[in-house]
Parts: sequence; C-alpha cells; structure tokens
Amino acid sequence: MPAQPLEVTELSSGYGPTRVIEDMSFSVPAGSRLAVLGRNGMGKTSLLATLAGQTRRFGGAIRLGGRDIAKEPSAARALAGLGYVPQTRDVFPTLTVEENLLVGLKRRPKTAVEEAYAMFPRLKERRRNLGSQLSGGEQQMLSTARSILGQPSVLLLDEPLEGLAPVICEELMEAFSKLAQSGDMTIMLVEQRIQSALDFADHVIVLERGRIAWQGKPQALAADHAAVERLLGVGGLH
Ligand SMILES: Nc1ncnc2c1ncn2[C@@H]1O[C@H](COP(=O)(O)OP(=O)(O)OP(=O)(O)O)[C@@H](O)[C@H]1O
Repeated sequence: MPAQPLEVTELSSGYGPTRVIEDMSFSVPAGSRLAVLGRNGMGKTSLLATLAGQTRRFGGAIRLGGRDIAKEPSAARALAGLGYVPQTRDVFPTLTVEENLLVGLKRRPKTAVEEAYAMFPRLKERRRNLGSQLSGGEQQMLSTARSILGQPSVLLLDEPLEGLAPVICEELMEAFSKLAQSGDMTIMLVEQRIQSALDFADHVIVLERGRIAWQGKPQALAADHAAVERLLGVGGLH
C-alpha cells in the first residue's frame, strides 16, 4: 500500500467522561513526517491512541486516504492501513523474535520477514530469543518491525526513543528516515527528544492541554525561543 494522507478534523476524545483531546484539526500529507511534541500529560499519547481507536471519541473525523475511519474499531483501522507502535512496545514475551514478526505479516508470505531483518540486522541475530529476553532497544525494534511488516500506509510511533542509549536512538531514527524517504509511509512521531524529532520531521504540532498550541516547520519552532520555553519547558535548541 503506498503512503496515504491523514486528515483530522475537529477531533475530541478522552477516557470515560473526561475529555483529553479537544477540537483538534490538522493534516499530514501522504509521505510526510509529522512530529507531535508537548510536555508530559498534554495529550500526545492520547492523540495517537485516539487515531488508533483506543480511546473514547466524542466527535470529529479521521480521514485515512480520504475515508473517515473515526467510527471503525481498531482492527478495521489497521486493515485500512493504520500502523500503531504504542509506547508500551507490544512485544509478545513468550514468543520468539521470529514468531513475533510472523504475527505482523497478516497475509503476506513468511519470506517477507527478511525485510524486518534487513532493516534491523540485530533482530536477525536474536531471532530465536524470546521477546522477554530482549533489551529495551531490541524490543522497540521488534515492535516497530512487526508493525512495518503489515505495510501500513500511515505509521504512528509513540516515543520510540524512550529509555534507549544514544547509539540505538540514532539507529532507529535512521531506520525511520529511510522508511519515510521510501515514500511508502506517512509517519507521525511522538517524541520527548525534541532535537531528534525536529531533525526527522517536516512539520510539527505542539500540544498544550489537549489542543494544538503551535504548528509549523521544525526550523521555525527551533527559532521561536519563547514558544520552545513556554510549551516544551526547555531553554533552547541547537
Ligand atoms: N487511560 C487513561 N484514563 C484516564 N485518563 C488518562 C488515561 N491516559 C491518560 N490520561 C490523562 O490524559 C491526559 C493526557 O495524557 P497523555 O498520556 O495522552 O499525555 P502525553 O502528552 O502523552 O504525556 P507523556 O509525555 O507523559 O507520555 C493526562 O491528563 C492523563 O492523566
């Protein structure tokens, strides 16, 4: 499936009676890279979870390739081309690396697993290890690779760099950049490592209490010291 655009219109969602995402509208053109930034608790994870169909939606549309999937359950959204790699790294601990990858293949032939190994050679070395035996970085690679094997047209990545050593972060960001450059995927990245996210993205939204407080090009955000300090709580970016 080629990359598809994602268009979000007046989206509101939350948990039980509580609204967490408020009236959000933005669009991500096919093949582009959107970074979602914001301080802790501002709604970044909830936004991705809402797109994936895992929160309570109060209103609004989510168009994937022009089709509104907002009322569809998670599984139908995945079939429509939405890939979601949650912050929790949903690796099956009692399955081997290879078995975890096979789960992601959907109806593709088993040989497609090699694509995951080409992207993350470390997974090939560990292919007979159990999910529970992997390091944090390897689990992140596995979780990401499994999603990618399903050939999503839009990929949602929630804090993939969390807790990882700088060298692994670089490896992962390089893999994401390659995916984005292939033109096969539209990517939405939630990340606390602001500089990595800005280096990767071609557009940025910054959330504040469930709303979009700033949006624009990464270079413009880096130059807007007041916004960076107010919305991200850091003194400055290089
Ligand atoms: N399952 C849940 N049930 C109820 N409230 C929740 C749930 N998950 C998150 N929230 C609330 O929603 C708000 C947004 O949280 P969310 O995790 O989306 O923020 P975030 O920007 O991803 O934060 P972080 O950077 O800390 O991961 C917070 O007030 C949080 O307490």
